[in-house]
Amino acid sequence: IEPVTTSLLVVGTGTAMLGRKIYRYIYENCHENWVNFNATGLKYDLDTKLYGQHVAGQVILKAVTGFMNNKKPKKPLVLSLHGWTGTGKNFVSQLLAENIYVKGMESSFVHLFTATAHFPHEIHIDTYKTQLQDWIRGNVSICPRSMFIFDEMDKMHPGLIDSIKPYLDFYDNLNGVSYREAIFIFLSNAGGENIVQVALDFWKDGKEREEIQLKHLETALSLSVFNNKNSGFWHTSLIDKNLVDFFVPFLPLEYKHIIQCGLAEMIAKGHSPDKEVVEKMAHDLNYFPKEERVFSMQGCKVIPSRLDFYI
Ligand SMILES: Nc1ncnc2c1ncn2[C@@H]1O[C@H](COP(=O)(O)OP(=O)(O)OP(=O)(O)O)[C@@H](O)[C@H]1O
Repeated sequence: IEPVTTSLLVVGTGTAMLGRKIYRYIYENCHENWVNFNATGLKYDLDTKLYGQHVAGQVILKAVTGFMNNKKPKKPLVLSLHGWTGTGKNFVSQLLAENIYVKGMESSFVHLFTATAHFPHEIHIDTYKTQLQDWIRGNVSICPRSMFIFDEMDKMHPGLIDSIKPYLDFYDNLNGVSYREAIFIFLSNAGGENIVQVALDFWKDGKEREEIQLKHLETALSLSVFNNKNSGFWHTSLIDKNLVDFFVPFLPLEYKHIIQCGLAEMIAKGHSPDKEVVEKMAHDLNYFPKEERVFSMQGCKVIPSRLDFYI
């Protein structure tokens, strides 16, 4: 080849490479510019933004950091988050997404399914199964580090849970696709009442909430999740086959956590935090048990809408 042709070739290749670099920079893809685990960021977020969930925070940080640092995981990470409504299960999933994907929940590698919204009709179960399997397979082929969040897992048809089982297992690959880098998160209220009972017993005994450890909640969780015929899990072999790596309990939130959520929400809405306003709002919320008024009925869930009436 003539020297001129060679240099044209070099320039051409260089331009193509630069073009690809710019493209990768602008458009989300599975490269580390866009998909990169930030362990320090996750720890910081769990420590400062998640209130009243010391057990869940610790379990999640350990589980996720261990998994992400493992170059050769043997199976995908499967977390099952349990607890009363509005206690931070969706919120934690969001924090996780934000510390793995630059675009957080907006990332095209994060997939959120809600049982009642995405799979509402039992008669279509076979169609849902095929669609869900195709979706998981297709997306993990595009990006092995994909995240799938299943909300309202306790309302999901057992057959549908069964259909995702192969993807959670220890297979090297299924039809040429490896699922070992993927993350599956199941959210449910199953076990919530038993977790509340443990927290209430601690409170009644005058013990600090922070003394509650995972071991205190494990029995509560296993009794309700494993033995409850309606909890979805019961019907499947997810548990028998040890496909869930961590069961994560979320404690019911107390008045002081509602205050923390309220102050954070005021800042998020662009106001300067005003304790008096937040206390007024927190006071008007419902708490249970009726007499003792220890735990917030709706957790922190209604705060964004309620706060508007008090500002
Ligand atoms: N422990 C918490 N710490 C900080 N903020 C919280 C916490 N729990 C809830 N929140 C706030 O309340 C909102 C609603 O909570 P979230 O959706 O995470 O509840 P959930 O446990 O998933 O409830 P559900 O079981 O009803 O789906 C969150 O977006 C977050 O702003």
